[in-house]
Amino acid sequence: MKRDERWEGVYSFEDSPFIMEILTELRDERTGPIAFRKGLVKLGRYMAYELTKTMEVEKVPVKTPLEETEGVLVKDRRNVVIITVLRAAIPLMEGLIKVLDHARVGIVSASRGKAPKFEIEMNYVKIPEIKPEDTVIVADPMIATGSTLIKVLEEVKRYGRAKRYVVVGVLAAPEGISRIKEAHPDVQIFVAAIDRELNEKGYILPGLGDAGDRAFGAPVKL
Ligand SMILES: O=P(O)(O)OC[C@H]1O[C@H](OP(=O)(O)OP(=O)(O)O)[C@H](O)[C@@H]1O
Ligand SMILES: O=c1cc[nH]c(=O)[nH]1
Ligand SMILES: [Mg+2]
Repeated sequence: MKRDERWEGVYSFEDSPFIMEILTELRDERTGPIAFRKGLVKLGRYMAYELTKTMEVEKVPVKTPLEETEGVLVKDRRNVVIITVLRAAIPLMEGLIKVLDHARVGIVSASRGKAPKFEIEMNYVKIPEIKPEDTVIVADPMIATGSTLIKVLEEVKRYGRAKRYVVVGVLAAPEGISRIKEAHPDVQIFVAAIDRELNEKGYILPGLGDAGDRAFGAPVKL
């Protein structure tokens, strides 16, 4: 895990060869939907494991069949809310929840409109109560302009004040990170990698294309 010096509380996993290998497969245009979804599940699992290293732990007594000794309990793992941003975060959440298995889960639909406005349509919101001891993890693989996450975080904050807000994604553009940190300075961002820039259509370069379409197929507009 590597802190990015351009912002406060922004981390990438560019120093993790295994996470980079999974990301390389996701970027590859030849990777089909089965391997793409599996890759997102894997990233979710390993990124959640890395995230536990930043969580509060407690020393606990444990009795082995032979004697009593000291063990560890990751306290924060018991108080997690994962917000899944449809569509592309579904496989990422599946991986996250393998490690964060106590998590309560919120589902939010967010669809980004076309350039240059990138209006966000958010019409399905199911979020559990958020408590002061909670770590809220908003899962969305792609942080491009940041518009989706700014809106989702605004909505999430209406459901109660948490101990900590974290975004877990796969790729981010610097523009999107700056916009999110401006609107929500209290949010930490963890992504596999931070890419170069956005193109005129708002796609991350070099990126991996449209994460939702690659995982589930391009939707038909009737
Ligand atoms: O940072 P932004 O510029 O807001 O863009 C990022 C959003 O775009 C993608 O969703 P999309 O709207 O394509 O929906 P989908 O997951 O259903 O494909 C992605 O999963 C993010 O939610
Ligand atoms: O590059 C991008 C930008 C937004 N959404 C995606 O799925 N990919
Ligand atoms: Mg999409």
